[in-house]
Amino acid sequence: MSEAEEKKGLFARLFGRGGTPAAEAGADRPKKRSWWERLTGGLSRSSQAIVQGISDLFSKRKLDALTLEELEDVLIRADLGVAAAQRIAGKVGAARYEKTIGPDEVRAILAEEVESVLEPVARPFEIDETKKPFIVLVVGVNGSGKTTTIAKLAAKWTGEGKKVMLAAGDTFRAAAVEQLRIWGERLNSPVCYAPEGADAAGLAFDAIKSARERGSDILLMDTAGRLQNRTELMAELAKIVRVMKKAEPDAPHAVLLVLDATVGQNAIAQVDAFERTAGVTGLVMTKLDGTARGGILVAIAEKYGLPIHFIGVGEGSDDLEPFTARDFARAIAGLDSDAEADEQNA
Ligand SMILES: Nc1nc2c(ncn2[C@@H]2O[C@H](COP(=O)(O)OP(=O)(O)OP(=O)(O)O)[C@@H](O)[C@H]2O)c(=O)[nH]1
Repeated sequence: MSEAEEKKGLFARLFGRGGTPAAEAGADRPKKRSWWERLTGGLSRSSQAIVQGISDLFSKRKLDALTLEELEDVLIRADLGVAAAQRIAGKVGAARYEKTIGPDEVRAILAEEVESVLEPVARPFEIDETKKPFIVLVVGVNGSGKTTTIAKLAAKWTGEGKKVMLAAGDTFRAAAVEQLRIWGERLNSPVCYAPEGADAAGLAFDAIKSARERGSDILLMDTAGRLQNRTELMAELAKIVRVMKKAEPDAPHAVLLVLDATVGQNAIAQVDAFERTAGVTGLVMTKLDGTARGGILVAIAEKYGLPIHFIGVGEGSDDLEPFTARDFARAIAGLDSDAEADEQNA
């Protein structure tokens, strides 16, 4: 596939057939699914693994130590982390030891516990309007979904009437710069870029100046993907942050770490390294639709307490949504949404 075709495909996935948010809203498109439908659809691989595991364990047997151990295994396999898995199994045990307990009751306990871990970290992304431009640095390993997330956020914020500027800080990859330039064109947002191989820190400095001169509300800065164990690349990221501060002392105002949910426990090492180097202020978890290990969000929330702002459950422009603990907890436990549950109880 040529690069042009590849790009066309990416736009079609992100913005619908016509390649723009407006085209996506066109009359010939099928009816849009609600966020709950997209969330449960996206999380279906994770929830099916958990729901099936729980159904297999709790259909007939009396609750004993072995069943609880097996429950822990199901939850650990879904990447919830050992601590959360043990606590949830403990709660199930406390509720019904040596009695029978149905899968629905176990799933309700699971949802409650997951919600209580996620609630403190599910925080909306706040743009401080006194900072103009509000500078957002986007970091992460290769292919985690940084550029796609930037495009989705830029589409969302320009749609809200904000003036967004993009900075193509992935100066290693000409295709990444091109990708962002095209998105800028489609969204009518200026894009700051430099020739391939240029110093990314220098570009960051220029982008801040330029965004200020243009009166942009938000500057969204892409960076090259870097593996967290590549010391020289992490040093380059630290330099980008240092140089940004020369242009604007309290920049970056937000540092979003984009994590690919499909990597499971490796995401923990990524949070560690990027936190140390760039002072991550919040997380975006992408590709929850491509994994049965969506529980990793729980493990990360428990270990770091960092805000989770958005989750991605698909490649479409509206497949990135603010993160809400209750919806996520109910979806991953295979329960109905609150609205559906209310309807059934009415
Ligand atoms: N299924 C799915 N795919 C996603 C999601 N977010 C991003 N992707 C896909 O992941 C791939 C990589 O995304 P990019 O945005 O190019 O990733 P990147 O982090 O900018 O990559 P580098 O510049 O190489 O570091 C693309 O094919 C995206 O369409 C998501 O939430 N779900």
